[in-house]
Amino acid sequence: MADERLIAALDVRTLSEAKALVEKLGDSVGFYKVGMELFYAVGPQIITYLKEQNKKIFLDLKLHDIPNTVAEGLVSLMKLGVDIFNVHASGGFTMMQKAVTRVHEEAAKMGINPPKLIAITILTSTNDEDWQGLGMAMPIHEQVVRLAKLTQKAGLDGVVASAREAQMIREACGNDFMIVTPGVRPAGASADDQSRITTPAQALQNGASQLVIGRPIYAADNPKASADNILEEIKNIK
Ligand SMILES: O=C(O)c1cc(=O)[nH]c(=O)n1[C@@H]1O[C@H](COP(=O)(O)O)[C@@H](O)[C@H]1O
Repeated sequence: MADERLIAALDVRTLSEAKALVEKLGDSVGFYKVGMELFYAVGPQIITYLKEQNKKIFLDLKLHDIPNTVAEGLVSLMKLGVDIFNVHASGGFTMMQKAVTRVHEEAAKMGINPPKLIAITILTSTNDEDWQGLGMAMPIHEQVVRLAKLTQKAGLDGVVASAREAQMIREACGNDFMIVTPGVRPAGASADDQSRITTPAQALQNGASQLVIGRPIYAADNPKASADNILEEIKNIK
């Protein structure tokens, strides 16, 4: 079975490109992230396709709105049968609590296990300059830990954060909390627009539960070889 700690981002715009990538990656990747670029372009058919291929799915639409709109939006998405979906923690405690309550209520009605609901803390692309430009005085890592604690208090399953903050989140939120980390780059790979990056091995050693990796895999000359190298790097890390 594929190592489900690796979530490959399907950041392409057409169904045919997505299918070609999933075929190329074959048994190496069992968990995919579908984000705005692909879902806005092709809609639920990508979810149907991935389910037919027995792949797990993180639907990354980063909901951020008033509590009722987020909660009902998530309920609409539940019909797709994804494994993980997400909201922005900066939507606040009331929004997150309402979201998780509605998701659990609806799952009970549907007779299913609720999908994991996680919250974005501070985007991994945010650097100190962007952060200060928003008028934020506290260091990024302190705000990430604060949002992680708030997310846990609201009853969600975990957070999305940079692996640079994973150790502090683990200490604050314990072992039974998902820490999903994008902004992961194998040594020597281009950072692209990411700011707070680590290698795959460092991310897991810092306490990440799952790694989201896009361009280092899908933009590689040989995506499968790239995924296999990442899997080799992490295989002995518990
Ligand atoms: O929610 C996310 O998945 C996410 C949160 C975040 O803070 N940073 C971040 O990069 N992501 C997503 O993770 C993926 C990272 O892609 P690469 O930078 O190409 O590896 C993209 O699809 C982003 O939308």
